[in-house]
This record gives sequence, structure tokens and C-alpha cells, in this order.
Amino acid sequence: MARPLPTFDAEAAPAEPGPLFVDWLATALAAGVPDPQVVTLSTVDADGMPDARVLVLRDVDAAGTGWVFSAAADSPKGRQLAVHPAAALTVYWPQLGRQVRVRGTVERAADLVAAAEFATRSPAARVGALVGRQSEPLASLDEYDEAVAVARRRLEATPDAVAAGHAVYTLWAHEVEFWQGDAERRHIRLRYTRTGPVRTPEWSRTLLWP
Ligand SMILES: Cc1cc2nc3c(=O)[nH]c(=O)nc-3n(C[C@H](O)[C@H](O)[C@H](O)COP(=O)(O)O)c2cc1C
Repeated sequence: MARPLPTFDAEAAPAEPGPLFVDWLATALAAGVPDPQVVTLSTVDADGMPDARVLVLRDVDAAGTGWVFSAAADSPKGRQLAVHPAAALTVYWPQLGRQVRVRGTVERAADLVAAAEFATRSPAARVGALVGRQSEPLASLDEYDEAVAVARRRLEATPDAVAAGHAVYTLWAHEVEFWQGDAERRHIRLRYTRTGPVRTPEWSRTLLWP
């Protein structure tokens, strides 16, 4: 971390974590961080074994408590979330020396919401989702290419087709930590802990030892 990094005035931080996350994300975008909206989602499977993968964060809800992502409900992560509807979301923006960690419970949105979100996706993304079978063993790339061709034809014939099992999830944060690295190792860590109900929470803020 021996490079110029932004400062973080934790005492001036907003009362809620959502606006601070959006501010840091916008700063990461402006700083040219590649794919700053790609985050690591960690889940737990039915045997209690952790799993993690990156995916695209779709939104942070207006009240700043819900982190929204979409996924196939019949993928490993979707099945894990069905068994354990809780997750952690982590992102690191190296150019800024900033990490954010979010933990909370996960709620799957109604199918109507998922269908509306699906319609906003690019044709290529919709074709990929229509192909489905994510994370299943694949016999050959030819088999995949054939499935893509079938999905393309389906989308051309029915442009509002929605992939079966396409799901939108909201991670309702109960804890959010902001970490600002410092060249002298005087890292600043600020943790928000939810004290009120999920959708209208209040937050307490605590500095953490680095
Ligand atoms: C940069 C990047 C972005 C990705 N975005 C998504 C995404 O938005 N949704 C998704 O389901 N998988 C995404 N993936 C693929 C996942 O990391 C993962 O391979 C896939 O979702 C299967 O995960 P699972 O087997 O745990 O369900 C992305 C991968 C990379 C490298």
C-alpha cells in the first residue's frame, strides 16, 4: 500500500452505510477501477461448507440497506441461498486501497420483479441465462454452442422470454464494514451495525482496531 491513497474521515461518515457505499463505488468508477461493481458473494451450502464467487452487483436500494444481485435459482449459489438465506458480500478496490464487507440475510424477490429485471439485460446476457444449467458438467464446447444457438432462436421468436429460475435477491445488511488502507498502516475501519428493523433500520457506528 506504499502509494497515495484517499483519506477517510470516519467521523464525518453518513448515518447509514448505503450512501457511503454508493459514494465509494462512484469514486472507484471515477478512479478507473476496472469492474468496480463486481463483488464476491459468499454463501454456505447444505453441509455448512462455505462457497464464494464474484458476480455483478445490480443495485443498492434507495434506503441504503439492501444490496441487490441476480442469479439462477437452480445454480449452486441459488440452491445454497434457498437452504441458508444469508450471505456476505465483499469488494476490494485496489487503486483506492478500499474494502467493503456486507453481511446479512438474503431475500428472493417475486418472479414479477425478476422478469422485469431480466428485460433490462443485454440480449447476450439473456441468451446466456436462457441456456441455463449453470455450473453443471459440460461434455464439450460444441454442446454449449448448440444450446446458445437454440436460446438465440428462442429469444428471437419470443423477445420477452424469461429464463426459468432467473432470480433477483436482496442482501439485507445487518453489518457493513468500510476499510480504508493507509501507507503507514494506520488503516481506518468503520463498522455499521443495524439496530432497527430490516427495511427501516437505524445504525450504530464503531471504529475497529486495524
Ligand atoms: C467478472 C465476473 C462477473 C460475473 N458476474 C456474474 C453474475 O453477475 N451473475 C452470475 O451468476 N455469475 C457471474 N459470474 C460467474 C460466477 O463467478 C460463477 O462462476 C457462476 O455464477 C457460478 O457460480 P455458482 O456455481 O457458485 O452458482 C461472473 C464471473 C466473473 C469473473
